[in-house]
Parts: sequence; C-alpha cells; structure tokens
Amino acid sequence: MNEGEVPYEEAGFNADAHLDSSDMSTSRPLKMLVSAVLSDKRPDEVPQLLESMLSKLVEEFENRLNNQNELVKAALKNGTDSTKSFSKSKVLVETTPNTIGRKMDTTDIYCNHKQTKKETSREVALKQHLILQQQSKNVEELKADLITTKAGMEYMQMKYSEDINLLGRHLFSLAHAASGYHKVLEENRKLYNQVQDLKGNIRVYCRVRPFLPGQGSPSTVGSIDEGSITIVTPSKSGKEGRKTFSFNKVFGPSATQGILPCPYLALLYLKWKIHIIVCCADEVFLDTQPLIRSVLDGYNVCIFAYGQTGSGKTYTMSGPKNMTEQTQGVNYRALGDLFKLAEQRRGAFIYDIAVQMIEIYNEQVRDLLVTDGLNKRLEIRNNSQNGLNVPDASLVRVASTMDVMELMNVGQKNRAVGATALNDRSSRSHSCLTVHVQGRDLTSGTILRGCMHLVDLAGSERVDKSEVTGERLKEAQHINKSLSALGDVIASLAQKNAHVPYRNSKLTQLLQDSLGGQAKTLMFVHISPESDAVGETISTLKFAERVSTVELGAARLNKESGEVRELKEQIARLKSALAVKDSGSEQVMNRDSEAFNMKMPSPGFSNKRQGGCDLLSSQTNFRQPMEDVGNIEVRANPTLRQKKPSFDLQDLLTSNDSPSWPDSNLRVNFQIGDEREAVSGDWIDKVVVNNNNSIGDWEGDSAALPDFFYQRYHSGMREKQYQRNNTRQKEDHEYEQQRPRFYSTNTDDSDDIDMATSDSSESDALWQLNVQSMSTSISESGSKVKKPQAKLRDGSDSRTPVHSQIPSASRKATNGSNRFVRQPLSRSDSRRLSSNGRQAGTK
Ligand SMILES: Nc1ncnc2c1ncn2[C@@H]1O[C@H](COP(=O)(O)OP(=O)(O)OP(=O)(O)O)[C@@H](O)[C@H]1O
Repeated sequence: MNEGEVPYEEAGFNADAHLDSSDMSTSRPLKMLVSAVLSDKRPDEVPQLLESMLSKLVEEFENRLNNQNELVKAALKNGTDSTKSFSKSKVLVETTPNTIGRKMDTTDIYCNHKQTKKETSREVALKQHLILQQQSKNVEELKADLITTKAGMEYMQMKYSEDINLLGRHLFSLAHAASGYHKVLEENRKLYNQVQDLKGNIRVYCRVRPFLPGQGSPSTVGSIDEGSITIVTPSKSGKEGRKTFSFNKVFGPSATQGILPCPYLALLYLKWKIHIIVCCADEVFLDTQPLIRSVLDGYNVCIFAYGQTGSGKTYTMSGPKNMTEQTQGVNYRALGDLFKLAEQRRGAFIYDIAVQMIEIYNEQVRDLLVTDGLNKRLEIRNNSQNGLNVPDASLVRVASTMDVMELMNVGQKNRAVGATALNDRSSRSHSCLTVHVQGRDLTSGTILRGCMHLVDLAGSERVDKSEVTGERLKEAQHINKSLSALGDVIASLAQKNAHVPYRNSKLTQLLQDSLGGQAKTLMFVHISPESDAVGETISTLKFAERVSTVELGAARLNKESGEVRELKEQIARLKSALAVKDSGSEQVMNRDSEAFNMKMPSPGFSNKRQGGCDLLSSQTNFRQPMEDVGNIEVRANPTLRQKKPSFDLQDLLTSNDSPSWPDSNLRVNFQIGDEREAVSGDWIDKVVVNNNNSIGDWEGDSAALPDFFYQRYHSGMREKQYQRNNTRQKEDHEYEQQRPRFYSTNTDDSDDIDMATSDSSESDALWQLNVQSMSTSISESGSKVKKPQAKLRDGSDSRTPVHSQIPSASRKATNGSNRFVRQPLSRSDSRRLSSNGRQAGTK
C-alpha cells in the first residue's frame, strides 16, 4: 500500500454509501485538490503538473476498473462459489492519484458470509455491475472536469505570459527612457564642464567624509545629487533650514578612492559595460583621471584638497594611515597612472618624470625629500626660468610606481603632523607634491612639458575646538592665516581685480601659477558630516562655491615642435647678427627690447602667427615678467646661446648649478599654433578656443613672419635705415632679391607680373626697408647670405619653411638674367600686397 492510502477496513466505508459518491461527480474536490497542490507552484508550472496528474489518475483508474470488471465477470460466471472468493477480495477504487497522497473516494465492496446467504450471487453481481457503471460514469465526469481545469489553466498561463510580456515591454521602455535621461544628464554635465574648461574655471569636487567610529550624531548632509549637496542647518527658532550648493561633482560618504584593480571586475566590465560604469560612478579617482592624463599631453595641472581639520583631505590625497592598495589616495594613483600611460605611449613618446615634495610649515618652505634639510628655508619663485617654483628643493627622477611609493613615504614621514582634539594625525603644514613630466615625440621631435601640483592643505581649525596650545597653537595660527590669504586671492580672482594679493603668504605664492596662470586646476573640498561642525561646513562650501566661479582662462599647452625650435634658433641667429653689426650687441639688444615692448601687437595678431610671433605673445601676456624677455635676448647672443637651457630633464636632474627646466611661461608661447593637435580627455584645452584662429599654411605664415618680425622688432632702427636708403642702391637691389624668399618657390611668371604691376604702399616701404636692413646686416656680419641661392636655382623646395628661408639673402632668376624671380604668394598675402597698391619691385 502506498503511503497516504487508508486501508479499507480502517476507513470503514460503507459500500452503499460509496455507491452514492456524488461528490466525485462534482469538480469541487478536484478544484480543492488542485489549489492545495498548486498553491506553492509557479503559474507556468501548473499546466504541466496538472497534465501529469490527470494522465496518472486516468491510468490508475482504468486499471482498477479493469480489475473490477474481471472480478465481476468471474462472479457472474461462477455463481456462489465465486461469491465466496469475491467476499474475500477487496476492491478498492481510488479516484485520487496516490501521488498526491489524498484519498478522495473509495469504493469498497464487501460481502460477508451472511449477505451471501441472503442474496443470491446474481443480485450481488448486479449490484456490483451498477457500482461499476456508476464509477465509470464518475470517471468520465472527472475526466471532463480535469480537461476543463486544464483548459482553464492553459488560459491562465497564456494570460500570465501575456501579462509578463506586457510588463517586460513596459519595463524595457522605462529602462530605455531612464538610460536616455541619464545620457542627456551625462551629456549636459560634459557640456557644462567643457564650457567651464573653456572659461578656465577652477573645477570643484566636494567630498563628504563618513562618520568615524564612535561618532553618531545626525548628519548635516540632507541630500546629495550628482552635482549638488544640501546641508541641513538648525535655526534658532528650532526649524531646520536647508542650503544647497552646486559643484562639478559631489562624492558622498560611501564614495571610494578609486577603481579596484580586480580582474573579475574587468571581466564584468567587458561584459556589462554600462553596469560597471554605474557601479564605478562614485570612484573619486575616476573623475580625476582625465585631468592627470593631460599632464602627459603637456598641460600644467594643480589639484588641491581644502577643508576644515579632520574632514579627510589627507585621506583623499594620500590615503589613510594603514593604507592598502584599495585605499591609496590621488597622489599614488596619479603617479601610477602617469607611468601606465607613459608605458602605453612608449612607441611614440619618451617621458621623463621627476618629483619634488615640499611643505609650508609656519610660513617656511621645507624640502620633504631630504632628511637633513628640514630646517633649510627654500624660496618660491614664480615664472622662474626653468619652470621650477621651488628650484632648490630636491628633484628626484622616478621610473616606476615603486620609486614613487618610496619617495612619498619619505615625504609623509617628514611631514609635520600632530595630534589635536579634532584629529589625532592632523597635518600641521601644507604639503605639495610636484610632478614634472617631459615627453619627446619620437617622430616629430616635439617636446611636451607638463607639471602637476598635488597639494594637501592643512585644515582650517577653530582653536577653541581643537584645544591646541603652545606650538600647536602657533601652527594653527599660521595655517588659518595662510588659508585666509588664499581666500583673499580667490576673492580677488573671482571679482577680476587688477591686483591679486599672491604675496601675502607662501601658500598663495606657491599656488600663484595654478590659480592665476594657465593651469588646469581642481579643488577637492572636504566636509565633515557631524552636526556640531555645521558652521565650518557652511563656510567651507561657500568658499568652494566662490572658487568655482574663478575663471582662469583656457589652459595652455606646453609644447615645442621641432620646427618651432628651429625657428627660434633662426630668430636668435638673426638677432645676434644684428647685434654684432650694430656695434655692441648688448646695447642693441636693450634698445631693441624696449622698442619691442613698446609695440605690442594685438593678441589676435600674435595668434595668427607661428614661431617667431610667439615671442610677441609672450609680451602680450601681462603676467609675463620682463625677465623672460631677457632670457630670449640672452639666447639671441651667439656666445651665450651655447649656454642656453637645454630643456632636458636629464640636464635638470644632473645639473649642480641652476637647473635648466624651461620657463613655463616662455615655453607656452611657442605652442599656440600647435595646440589644435592636442587631445586630452574630457578637459577641453585651448585647442578649441584657437580653432578659429588656427594658423594657416606655411605659405601664409611665411609671408607674415618676416613682415611682422621686421616691422615690429626693428622699428627702432627705421629712421636710420631711411637715411641710409639713398646710398644703398646695391642693398636695395638685394632686398628685392630677398623679398621673394618669404613666398614659396614656385616660379610662375604670372605672379611676377602681378607683383610687378601692383603699386606699393607705405607699409610695404617700411617692410622693404626693414628687410633691406636685414639683408645688409647679414651681409656685413658675414653670415651665410649667398648660400640659399643654389637651392633656389634648382627650385626643388616648393614649400620651404620660413625658418629656412629667413637667413638667405637674395634670389636670382634661374635663367641667370637680372630679373628677380617672384614666387607666388599665398592668397592672403597676394591680396594684401595688391591692395597696398604698390609695385613690389619698386625701389
Ligand atoms: N572617506 C573617508 N573614509 C574613511 N575614513 C576617512 C575618510 N576621510 C577621512 N577619513 C578618516 O578621518 C580621519 C581624518 O582624516 P584626515 O586626516 O584625512 O583629515 P584632514 O582633513 O587631512 O585633517 P587635517 O587637516 O587635520 O590634517 C582619519 O582617521 C581618516 O582615516
């Protein structure tokens, strides 16, 4: 007997009663059974289950019926004898499958010996027959019932899957709409950032520190959106106030330091990109990475951490005290990233990376990378010739992340740290890790120079709260004073004041180039969530909002192409030739320098020119100190040129005297033309700004350069040249020969005719005189004036760069006649000269 079956004796069923098993004919028990069995089943499983139940049931029922029929037939056949045996037999008809363990109905035919006596065997057989008939009828009904139920379930299943499909479609459209919304949001954010970059705004990221162990006061942070944070402020009346601040990005307390270098995560990323991006949205370093990468592209970058004491500045920049790979701060990750990128670009660029680490402690600048130099005062120099703000601090070359780790550990150990009531490891100084990067393009020889300041400021503190006394109090006073000076500088910059008080503290002096220069600057503003720090939090956020309004102008690319370098050398050579000629190079240089400075061209003008004109743009920058001009002049001197800064990191690192890191301001001025080549992540560079002013082809520029150069640079000599003019017919002749040098060397005669028939103008006369003087100077100084002629004759170089053409003196027609060969001008130059209404060849 199967489990769950009840023996017919125990069941005590009455055969008659069983004959009236009307409940079997109804679907009620079956439905109850179905609902009981299926209550815990999934709708999609129901039809199959029912089907199997039904088939089992029918099969079993049919078997039993067959058995019974056999018995009845035998009874009818054998009469009384068989009645005896029948009385011993048990006929059990179950209408419920054993599988579900519930007995629904049982037919029990029991004929005892007494009955047999009373009834004839025929009656019994008849009775049995009736029972069987009834039962088979019941089975038919049951079958029909089950079929109906099955159909019902199928219908339900269909409905269910329709609903599921509908829901899926609805969900899909919702997800689509959500992703579209996020895309638009992301795009908006990018565009906003691009606009900010173009304006040169200081980028501000806000980070909220989580509660520390043991802290549990309610948080002042009401809500955090991607770019805004709401602070809950208790008011005197007891009502809560809310203040919302907007920044480029806000990181909540759960934000992590950076992406974990996990291969499993990488795999996930490859498979479900979007999912992982969403997961990584709150990684602090992820949003800092593009900025750091642009250092390798030749930009200056400054990242500084600001906030009240204990708010997490050191945590963000360096990491916690017991640091692991996952909790490494921006400094480590930034350098790690630089090395990784440098390695990736290895085939195209070679990079040199060197670091300095200093601190400003009690208004003294100290080197953190030497153990014995802590008390040595270092000087901060802005706009220094070699690009080093603190030239006397150790500059240590690093070749791997390990080197950096070691160095930073030394620096961290040397840094002044002390315990206060607010932070047991409070930084008592502002620290600055500076990374100098110099890259050389292996194909073009272009040099890229980037420099990155990673600054961990000491935190502002209320001395009544930090409970400091003695030395700590003195430190706190210095810290607060310098932070207040930083506030003044920011306020001046935000109001675009003419005077910005950088000199009021060492900190502002150090940050001068980043705050007022052409660097890409990012500030991490930190706040604590504790409600008793709400005052400091509000003032910190107000300060940060003000910082975000400061417009620095688009960042500049520090790139020096090989051609520009050559051009610079040519200019220097020309200057030196002039200097030699005009008796006493230094006097001439000083005079020229003055004339040069008096005639500053408009920025638009300088932007249109490449190479030599950058000299001018360096003068147009009001932040440029005069010493830069001096540097150019020094290099112009042929003897001194030998000693010009090599701009090589190697030299810089090995030099014992003044290191030769190039002046950042000087070098940027040679890059304007090349900036369109720059590519640098999200951070939009000046390349976009300069698109409209992009430099034309060499032909256009080649005409413009000497024109500009001679008119501006030698304007001080014009009078003298006029006087000499009449007596220098031969030189004028040379001038005529020289002039076409600035055009491409196409020997199309039609252009000569154009030129020959055009009128001259006064400006052209000046140009003529200047060039004339130039050629004279060069001739007299014994420079290689005749050499280029040979080149011209063969006419091979149809696109000779300007720099290679400047020193050449004269050109003659290839037919050997005395008629000057005119080279076609660029369209713009041709138009300019024609409109001047002067015959170019007129003397
Ligand atoms: N995001 C964070 N997650 C976990 N702990 C943090 C976080 N930020 C800061 N902390 C912890 O808070 C404490 C104070 O942080 P930290 O020393 O970085 O503050 P600080 O702003 O540099 O302070 P100070 O200006 O006094 O130097 C440390 O114990 C640090 O580990």
